[in-house]
Amino acid sequence: MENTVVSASNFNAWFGDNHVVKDVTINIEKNQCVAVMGPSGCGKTTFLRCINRMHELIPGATAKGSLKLYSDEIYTMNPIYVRYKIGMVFQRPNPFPNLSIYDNVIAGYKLNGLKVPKADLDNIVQKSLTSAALWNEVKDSLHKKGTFLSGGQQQRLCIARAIAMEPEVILFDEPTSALDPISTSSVEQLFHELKEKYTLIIVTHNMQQAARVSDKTAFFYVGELVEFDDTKQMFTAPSDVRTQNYITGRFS
Ligand SMILES: Nc1ncnc2c1ncn2[C@@H]1O[C@H](COP(=O)(O)OP(=O)(O)OP(=O)(O)O)[C@@H](O)[C@H]1O
Repeated sequence: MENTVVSASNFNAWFGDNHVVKDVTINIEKNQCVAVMGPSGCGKTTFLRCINRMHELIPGATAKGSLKLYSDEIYTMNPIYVRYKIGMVFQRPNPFPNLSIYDNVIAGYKLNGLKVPKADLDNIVQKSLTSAALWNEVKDSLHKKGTFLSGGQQQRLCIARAIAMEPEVILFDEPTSALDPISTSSVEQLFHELKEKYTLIIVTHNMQQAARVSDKTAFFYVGELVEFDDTKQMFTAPSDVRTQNYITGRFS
C-alpha cells in the first residue's frame, strides 16, 4: 500500500528454540500512532526490537520472514542505518550519564563518527529539543549533564535523541511505565505532536493510554498478532474473543 511505512509479512522471531513471534503480518501507515498490546511475554517487545534490528544483538536470537521499511527489506539493510531511520525509546529513560544535554541529543552523530559542522549540530539540537517539547526547559542549560533532569524530561531528551537522526519511525517500549502521572501526561501529549512528522509504534500495558494516544491497536497473544484494527473499534467491538477477554480484564 502506498502509505505503508512498516510492513511485516509472515514474520517470525525466536530466542534459540523458543518461537516468540509467529507469522505476523501487518501494515503500518505513515503518521499513524499504533499501540501494541497483549499479556506479558506474548512477544510485543521482541517484535518491536526486530523492527530496528535490535533483536539480533541477543545471542541465539533469530528472525525469518519479510519485514520492510517502505519497499526495502529491513533485514538486508545496514543495521546502523536502520536504527537511524527507526529510532527507539525505552522503558527507563537512558540518557548517557556522562554527556551533556547537548551531546546526548547528537550522540548518534558522535558515536557513529558522522562529521557535521558545529552550526548544523546547533540547529539539530534546537530543532530536536523543540520537537520533543523540551527546548524551553533546557535551552539555558544545554551543557549540563542530562541526568540532572527529571524522569519525564530525561525521557523527552531520549525522544530528542531519536528525532535528531531524522527517523521515519519511532518505536517506544512502555515509554511511560517508569514515569509519574504528570510526566506521563506530557509524553502522551507529545505523541499527538510527533505523529504529525513520524510514525509511532508504542508497546504499552496501559489500555487507557492506548485508547488516548493511538489510532490503531495491535493485539498480540502468545506470539501471534490476533487483531489489528482502529483503536476505537478494538475497544468497543473487538472481533476476536481473546482480545475481548484481554480488554475486559479476564487475563493480564
Ligand atoms: N533476552 C532474552 N533471551 C531469551 N528469551 C527472551 C529474551 N527476551 C524475551 N525472551 C522471551 O521471549 C518471549 C517474549 O518476550 P517479550 O519480552 O517479547 O514479551 P512482551 O510481550 O514484550 O512481554 P512484557 O509485556 O512482559 O514486556 C518470552 O517468553 C520471554 O521469556
